[in-house]
Amino acid sequence: MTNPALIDELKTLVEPGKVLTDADSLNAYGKDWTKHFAPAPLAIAFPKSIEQVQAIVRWANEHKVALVPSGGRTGLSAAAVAAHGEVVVAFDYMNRILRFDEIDRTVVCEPGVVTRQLQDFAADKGLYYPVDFASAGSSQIGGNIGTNAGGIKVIRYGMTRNWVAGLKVVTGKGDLLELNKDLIKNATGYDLRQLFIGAEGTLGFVVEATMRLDRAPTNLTALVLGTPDLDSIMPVLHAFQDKMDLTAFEFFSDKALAKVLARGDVPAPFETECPFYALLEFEASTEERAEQALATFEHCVEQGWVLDGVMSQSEQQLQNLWKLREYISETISHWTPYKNDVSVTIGKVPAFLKEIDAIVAEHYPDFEIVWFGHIGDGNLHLNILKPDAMDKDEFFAKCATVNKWVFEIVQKYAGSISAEHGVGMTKRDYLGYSRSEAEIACMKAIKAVFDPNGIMNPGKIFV
Ligand SMILES: O=C(O)CC[C@@H](O)C(=O)O
Ligand SMILES: [Zn+2]
Repeated sequence: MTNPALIDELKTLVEPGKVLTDADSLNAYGKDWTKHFAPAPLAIAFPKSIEQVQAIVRWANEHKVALVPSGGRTGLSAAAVAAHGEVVVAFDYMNRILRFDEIDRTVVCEPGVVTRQLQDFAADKGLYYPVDFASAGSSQIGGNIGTNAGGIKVIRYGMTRNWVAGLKVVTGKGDLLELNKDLIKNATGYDLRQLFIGAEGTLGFVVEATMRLDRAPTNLTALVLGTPDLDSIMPVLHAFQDKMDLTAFEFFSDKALAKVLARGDVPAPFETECPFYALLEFEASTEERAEQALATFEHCVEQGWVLDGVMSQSEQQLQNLWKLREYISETISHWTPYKNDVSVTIGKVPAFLKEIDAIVAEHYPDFEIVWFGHIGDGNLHLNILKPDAMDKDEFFAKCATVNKWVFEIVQKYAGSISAEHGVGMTKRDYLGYSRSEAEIACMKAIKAVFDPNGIMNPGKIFV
């Protein structure tokens, strides 16, 4: 069948006007926040129901057309990029919150519900959806599930996986599966729900998700600390975790802070200049807890682990302190950075980071490395800024070598080449640094069960 005939048939499967093929839409829906791949989808389909998703999948199997799921397109691993004539299936019109159950504290969402929409819905009910990150205003629940999104509160609440009570999925064969039925306890063999979480759309589409909510935290308070060196962050983390229930423990380097402060719209936390900073958050729900935080802070200063610090005294100050961390990614995007998202067990973080710093500094002394991330989870974001004088091609050629060094060091430390951004296309050639051959063979076998014709997001995670 010719492409125009295929598209004509696709149009009959969804509502009128819900297949787009104009250049602007192909360009917008064919990519995510990674800018390395040129978008080249065949068409964009917008289903409005589970039945329409099933019809699209059956049509794709019949004609051997590849499908790419698309949510908020805020991903950083090219998992939602359509660069090879695929049909993008976008969930913008399946964006309703369908049900709320007060006793179970669950919300049934269509996949196109935006993360912030769920957070706000939870807040309206006096509850809390705790998975949070800078792109929460655009990312969608289906995409969060597909990538098992992490973010800034993982230390207390875990990843998206922890909040998925049940899923409805359409497999790559077009079958509708209802997984786990929102149960807390369910000892009936393989938990297929978990396979679809983090599968990056390679097994099928999430078409409905029951998300759990939590009680709302009270009087969230942030503390930004400056440390004399990286090693000091570890005993600080240990001291606070011993005494308090932290909701976040993030870090950033002086270079990251300098870039954010240069914007001019966020106040500096304090005057003392430090090589590294940590941002902690906790519930100061009682006087006693606030005092405990202060006492722990003073202990860290006495030990020489902390040089200076500031604690938020108002909601406004809390937001401002968070901006120091949350604005980093967007701010440094101006320098077309090389990006990496890796993890090791927490105790290994200082040695791991120093090893990467050393090898990059030795070979490319003009590269500016900006470190930040979720250090309390062992998850580091490594960004290297393109020197202004260096041509883009030369920079990215050099960064390809950096990539190899980073992944070799990750392997040496038994870490992960992707902590939270996923594998997609950007990391699929390096998967072997984190997963064994036998593991990858099992993953491929699982894909073949759910997607025997290989139509679901091919070329993502592995080839
Ligand atoms: O841009 C990055 O490298 C990280 C983005 C995001 O995961 C964050 O934690 O801010
Ligand atoms: Zn992150």
